[in-house]
Amino acid sequence: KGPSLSYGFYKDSCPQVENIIRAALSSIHLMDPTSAPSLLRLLFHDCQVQGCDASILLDSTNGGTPEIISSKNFGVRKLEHINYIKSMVEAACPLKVSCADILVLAAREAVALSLGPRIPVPLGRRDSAVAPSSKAADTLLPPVSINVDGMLQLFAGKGMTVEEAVAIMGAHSLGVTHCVNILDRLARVDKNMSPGFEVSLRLSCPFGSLTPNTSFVLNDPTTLMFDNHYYWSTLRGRGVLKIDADLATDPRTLPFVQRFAANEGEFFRAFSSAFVKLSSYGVLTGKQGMIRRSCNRIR
Ligand code: HEM
Ligand SMILES: [Ca+2]
Repeated sequence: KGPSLSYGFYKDSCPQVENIIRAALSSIHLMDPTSAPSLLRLLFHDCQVQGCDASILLDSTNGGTPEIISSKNFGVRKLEHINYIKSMVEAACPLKVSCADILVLAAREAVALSLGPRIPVPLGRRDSAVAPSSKAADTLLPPVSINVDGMLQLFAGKGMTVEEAVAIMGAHSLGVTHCVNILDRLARVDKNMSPGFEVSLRLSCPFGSLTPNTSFVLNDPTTLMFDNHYYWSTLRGRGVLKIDADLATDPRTLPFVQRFAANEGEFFRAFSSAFVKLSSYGVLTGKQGMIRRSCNRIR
């Protein structure tokens, strides 16, 4: 096992790295605010497979079927932003900063630019020198049908408390869900779903729709702002995914949903510590792995 992550890891080797990434992300965010949700989801999906090692960025030039091809990665976008930021970082500090750290810093800026908390994150991750297969992603990424038990287990495996698990799901305060991921829910009657919300979901995602992969619904009413609306929505029977809705019916998670809905500061605090745990999961450090020159290639 390598050394642990540290704050100020690039203090000597690339002191300007956080500023470079912040500046790059602010201009990307101005042109395309939907890049924020996608970068946050990209980080989660990277960390879920082989740890936070930028494995998700590896493309087909590395042989085999790349992780990103997995159907569980449906909707994951904006990988090109990481390659672009990497090229700026390489120009300033060649071969010093890992793609895995860039991914974490980009997700952190994405949350901050969406008016969420700006989370200090420990650095020093290394990039994987092996490409996982899309099969690994198929098994390791959570299914849309996951229940509260499964969700709590998943995040307990990363050292999170129940409070932190409920807080990290608040990432669904940002972004969209494509109809393909909720057609199953609409096929049954859910007595906990608000009738008005059900009507709006059915209008956006009609049964027998020919475009379930391109039509989508907003994850919460303020989809470009990182805020506690997600928890209000969930409490009012307006959770989009089954897991979002279930947080308000399970007695273990409901108290935290109520607390975060009532107090955004509490949500931001718990989300910040959960984010550090999420992004420190299964990392390579020290002499493990490598620093990739291009994020999409091992060589
Ligand atoms: C049990 C855990 C989770 C499940 C089952 C889940 C599932 C999903 C699904 C199905 C979508 C919609 C994708 C689409 O249709 O395009 C989605 C979107 C999203 N997820 Fe999750 N998710 C989980 C946890 C997380 C976590 C921990 C994060 C980040 C920390 C996250 C961040 C996001 C974001 C930001 C979006 C919006 C993406 C966009 O607009 O491009 N999710 N999630
Ligand atoms: Ca990974």
